[in-house]
Amino acid sequence: MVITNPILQLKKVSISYTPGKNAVEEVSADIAEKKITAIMGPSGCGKSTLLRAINRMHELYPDIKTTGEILLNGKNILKTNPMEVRRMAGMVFQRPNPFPTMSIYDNVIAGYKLNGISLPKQEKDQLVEESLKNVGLWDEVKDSLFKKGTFLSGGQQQRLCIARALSLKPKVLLMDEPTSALDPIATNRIEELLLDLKNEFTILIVTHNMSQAARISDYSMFMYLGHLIEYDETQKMFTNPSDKRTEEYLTGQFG
Ligand SMILES: Nc1ncnc2c1ncn2[C@@H]1O[C@H](COP(=O)(O)OP(=O)(O)OP(=O)(O)O)[C@@H](O)[C@H]1O
Repeated sequence: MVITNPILQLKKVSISYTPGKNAVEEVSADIAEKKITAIMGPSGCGKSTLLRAINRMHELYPDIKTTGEILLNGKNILKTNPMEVRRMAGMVFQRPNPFPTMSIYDNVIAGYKLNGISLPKQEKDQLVEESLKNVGLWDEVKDSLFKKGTFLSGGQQQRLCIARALSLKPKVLLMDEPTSALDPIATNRIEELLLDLKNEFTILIVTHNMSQAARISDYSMFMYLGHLIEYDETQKMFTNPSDKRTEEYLTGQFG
């Protein structure tokens, strides 16, 4: 499969937590712009490890080694200022994690504060409104912007966290099982939101939920024991996988 004009390129990316033992082994893949790409695979196969490398979260731990190249818009992010990388590659985690001491308003623009960027009030107001509208939360919270983010429901909190990532206008949105802590209704809303967001953003999502990957992703990766076993259009992978291990995983024979 050839991805034309990829926004993100992984080139022989290996990541180790302990010397001599790679949790991710020479993964190469081109990621399509303004599409949803799902990363699947059994527990411990390296999905989260790979995702975290893309916004240089491993940097925070000196023992973790990343080799190879990760190009975002052609620029190697492993050689770019980590703060800049984190602006370009926003991250959303499994459990909604709004900053507990901050209001909804401050949560949305928290990335600017953390990056030491101060904005005029009017610009902040606009950004908060636009980001909350982007995630379909504006009407629900516009009268309680100065209440704590943690007062919202789980699904609303997760949409707030997505708004926080989007406010920095990232090139890529990295999502690590963003619906696994949510009920089916909240999950459904997030899935609809992601389909909407891909008009503007590129989304890379780790999911354990195969039917979710089938429902929302354009492309899918299957990882096993740190290796990228198969990467293809989602429809092709789900109907006619090339590798026996992918087929066994998709048919519930392991994982
Ligand atoms: N902080 C860490 N220190 C040492 N080893 C780690 C650390 N985090 C993950 N690993 C190891 O790296 C490998 C890949 O783990 P990773 O969490 O990336 O897998 P995963 O596919 O995302 O799993 P899951 O689906 O369970 O979240 C595993 O063998 C795991 O034990």
